[in-house]
Amino acid sequence: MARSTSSNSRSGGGKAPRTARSGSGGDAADSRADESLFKRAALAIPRAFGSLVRTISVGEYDPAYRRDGLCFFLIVLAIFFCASEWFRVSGPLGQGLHVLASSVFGVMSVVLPVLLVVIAIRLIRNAGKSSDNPRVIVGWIMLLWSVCSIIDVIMASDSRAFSWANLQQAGGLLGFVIGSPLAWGLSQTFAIIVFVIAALFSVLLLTRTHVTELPDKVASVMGRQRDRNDSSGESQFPNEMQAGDSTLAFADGVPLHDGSDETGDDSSARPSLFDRLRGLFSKHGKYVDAERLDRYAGDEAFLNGAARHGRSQETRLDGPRGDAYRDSYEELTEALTSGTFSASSGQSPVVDATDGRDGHTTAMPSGSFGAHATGLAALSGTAPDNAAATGGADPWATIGLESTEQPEVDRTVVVNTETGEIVGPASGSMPAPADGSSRAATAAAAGTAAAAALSAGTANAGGEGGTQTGTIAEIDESQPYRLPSLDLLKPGKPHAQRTPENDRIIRALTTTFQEFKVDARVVGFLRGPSVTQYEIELGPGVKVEKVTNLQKNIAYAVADDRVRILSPIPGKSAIGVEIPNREREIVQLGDVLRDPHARQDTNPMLVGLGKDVEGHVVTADLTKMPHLLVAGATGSGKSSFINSMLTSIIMRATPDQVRMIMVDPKHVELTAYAGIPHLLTPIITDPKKAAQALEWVVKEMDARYSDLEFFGFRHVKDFNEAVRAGKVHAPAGSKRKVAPYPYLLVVVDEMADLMLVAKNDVESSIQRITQLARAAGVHLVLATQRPSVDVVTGLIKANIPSRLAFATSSATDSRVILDTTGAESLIGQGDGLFLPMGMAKPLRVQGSWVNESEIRDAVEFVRQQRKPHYREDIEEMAKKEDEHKVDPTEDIGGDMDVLLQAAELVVTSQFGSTSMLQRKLRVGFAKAGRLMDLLESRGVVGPSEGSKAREVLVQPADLPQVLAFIRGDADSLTADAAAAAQPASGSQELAM
Ligand SMILES: Nc1ncnc2c1ncn2[C@@H]1O[C@H](COP(=O)(O)OP(=O)(O)OP(=O)(O)O)[C@@H](O)[C@H]1O
Repeated sequence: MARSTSSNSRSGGGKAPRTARSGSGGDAADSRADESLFKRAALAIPRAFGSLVRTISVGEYDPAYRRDGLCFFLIVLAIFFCASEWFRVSGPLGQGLHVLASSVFGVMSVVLPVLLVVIAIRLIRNAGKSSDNPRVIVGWIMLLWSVCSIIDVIMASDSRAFSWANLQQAGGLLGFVIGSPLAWGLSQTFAIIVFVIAALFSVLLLTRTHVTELPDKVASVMGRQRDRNDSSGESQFPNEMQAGDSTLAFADGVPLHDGSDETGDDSSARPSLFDRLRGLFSKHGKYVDAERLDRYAGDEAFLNGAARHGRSQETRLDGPRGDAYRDSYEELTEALTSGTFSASSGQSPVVDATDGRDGHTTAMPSGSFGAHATGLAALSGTAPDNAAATGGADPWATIGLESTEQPEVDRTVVVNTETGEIVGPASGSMPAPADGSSRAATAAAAGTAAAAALSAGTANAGGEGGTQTGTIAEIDESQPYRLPSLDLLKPGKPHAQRTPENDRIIRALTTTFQEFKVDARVVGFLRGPSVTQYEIELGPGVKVEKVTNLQKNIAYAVADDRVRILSPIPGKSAIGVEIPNREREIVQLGDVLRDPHARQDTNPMLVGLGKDVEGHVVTADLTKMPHLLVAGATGSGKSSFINSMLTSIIMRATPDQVRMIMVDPKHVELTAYAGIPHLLTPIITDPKKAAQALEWVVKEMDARYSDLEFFGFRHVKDFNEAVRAGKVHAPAGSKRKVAPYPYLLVVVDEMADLMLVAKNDVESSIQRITQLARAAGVHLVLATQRPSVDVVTGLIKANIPSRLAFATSSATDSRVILDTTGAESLIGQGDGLFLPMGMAKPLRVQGSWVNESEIRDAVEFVRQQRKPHYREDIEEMAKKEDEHKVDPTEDIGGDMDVLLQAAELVVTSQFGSTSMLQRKLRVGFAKAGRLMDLLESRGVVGPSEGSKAREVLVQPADLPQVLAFIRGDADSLTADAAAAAQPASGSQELAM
């Protein structure tokens, strides 16, 4: 059994070092026994002192502590010498130190405090093997020595005699050692030349400059000086792009760089004193113009974009295989055969087992299984923490998420609507609002900005779900932006570790194995929110296929056809049988986002995905996806996932951190998000405009790339971090201003509609975006209900590496999304298979759920703080495209009639053959080929497949619409799409 094996090996592993240490200790003792009495007596005191120091020292071998201690010591020494050399204190210690310092360094003793502080700072900032400390220290010593020697040559060598008083007034002993002898033996002048050369060499050493590099360095210093003097500033930066040429102008929140936004405050261009000081002390944090960052986005390797947190909530049924177990197993078998087994009889082998919080197996039932309880608890140990790194903290997250310690009590916050103040929890002076409005009140109250907005307006909390229905008079955007409180999201019901249903299934599985004479047994189970995974262990020499072949019999025995078998369970020598729970649990988004790991991770693009079969919280980092394809049949949970994703972002990211473009061809799925400040455009419902918006995204991405290239960064995250740290400034003389770029998330709720309207454009935009967008901070999430090859084309699949499949109607659809089967046996309603880039096998997750009133509360909270600032250039670009649009029938020319006939033939016969057109229309091969190409360009048939007939992409029922589309009278190819494109009655017009 995997766990017992690992725990055994753990204990084994635990012993090894101890043995090794005792061994070494023993060796030491032996070698001491060999020492002579005299040697032992001589070393007794140092050894005693050493062991005393070791017992009281913190971090005995920790080099960091040693380094810090040394730095501290050097700084204290610097203070001593500062007192003795600069202030000439009259105390005996001060006098003594002065005599010592001036005897060694002469007049140069005045620089001693500075030198000590410089060395201390250097040690703090640069540690480790590659710190270069030896080079720098040698350089300083050589420089000091040379200067002392020069002073000695000039001031003391004349007397030709040794005198302490003279030395103290000249270069000290350090200068005298070589200075005077060289002056006496050579001459003062030549001695000075030698020491000047030595000093220059030490400067080269300090600046890490090779002699051969000297000319270049001098030239570059002179060039910089010339640049500074050159006031014209023109043509210095040939790469620089001005406002209007699309660079930088695209990112919202980034002011135009034509100087129109110049406030005269160029503080961003120059580092503050504080920054410089911070740079001085931070490790590797030397202040540099533009380039150097402490961490780069690419520093951290990651395996995939998903992370699982928490411990598995496994219920173990028995101990490792062995005789004791055998007895119990046989007892169970006996009980089962004799019919005496009963789950409620107290003889159940199913243990009331796991303490869900720590993953320990706790109790065993009475009877023979009880004998294993203690040992088993010890063996099973603590479930391993499978959490994977999701990447480091994002420097963007200047706005703190809620503290982890924040108690999750009293969700009702009361606002004084007159003053706009938060009165406090329900116990305050204001009465608690009625139940239905409490969350809305929470939404309104969690930030002063929103509270102020509320008080100024006539916002009313009320109605179902407590949605704000009042008008907000003025939004004060100068107030700091506050993220919504996670308390807005409801907690879910407590998780049931084990139910009678689990017992029933274990009995059914055991009986099935017995009936088919397979030596296999259920050793434990993990009850997830929607599915339970039963862990099956095989007896020695039993083939895995013996169990997998029983899939249908198992389904029969448990009376559920949605059985999924995993062989093996990843990471375990066991087979997993996943069976849906009859009583499903809803995974609330609030619970996922409140998980301590999710709270600590400040990445604004983190999404609370749900929980896996083992009960781990699963989060996904959209920046690491870096693009995601979501597919599943209708009702499978796609829209719910998109809601959870968008709500996660609203709850965790400010509009400065994440901006979104939402495409909702169905008109109803994303309306709840209309008007949030994270939007770059109003929600797009027209598929054609969506295609144009994608083109805008391509331009935006190209513009970001130009900037990254210009400023020398590889990832927008690094660029942003550098901008925020004041390390990136526009070139001198330029009127540009740099500002961080927000992540850009494009969400398309139904891809099929876009592909119907402008397949080629959409495909080429997606291809371009997905190939480059990651470094530019642009991420796509594309959802579709129709995972067929004409929607999820090979091109799109090749460029979108991460997939999330909800239940599909067929194994073929599952293959289209995941390249493997499995999604067809999912149970719908948020049950999904998540395959992030880099993961070999999909992870089964129950998607998190957020209901409409929670979404509205969160949306209302952010809408009260900031207005959306839509990018007008997206609309302008769309308009321009419309103006330049060519006549859709232009390429048809005089062939309209024959093309309509060809379309009719192909659609009614559902046979896309060129030779059929040749025969039936009596046209030549070239013309028939041209007609087929025209049909392909209009999306009637698929691409050529060699000698095979082409796939027909529309149904005969849509023929009138197809003909109208070819004539240019209709906007879409199918009647469904046309109907969908009509705004739902009474719904808000959201198209751009
Ligand atoms: N994560 C979930 N937890 C619980 N129930 C869910 C979850 N996801 C979906 N459901 C249930 O399934 C229903 C359908 O989900 P959803 O609307 O997201 O499906 P869909 O795939 O978007 O369907 P369509 O393509 O028709 O819009 C929801 O109304 C809800 O009742």
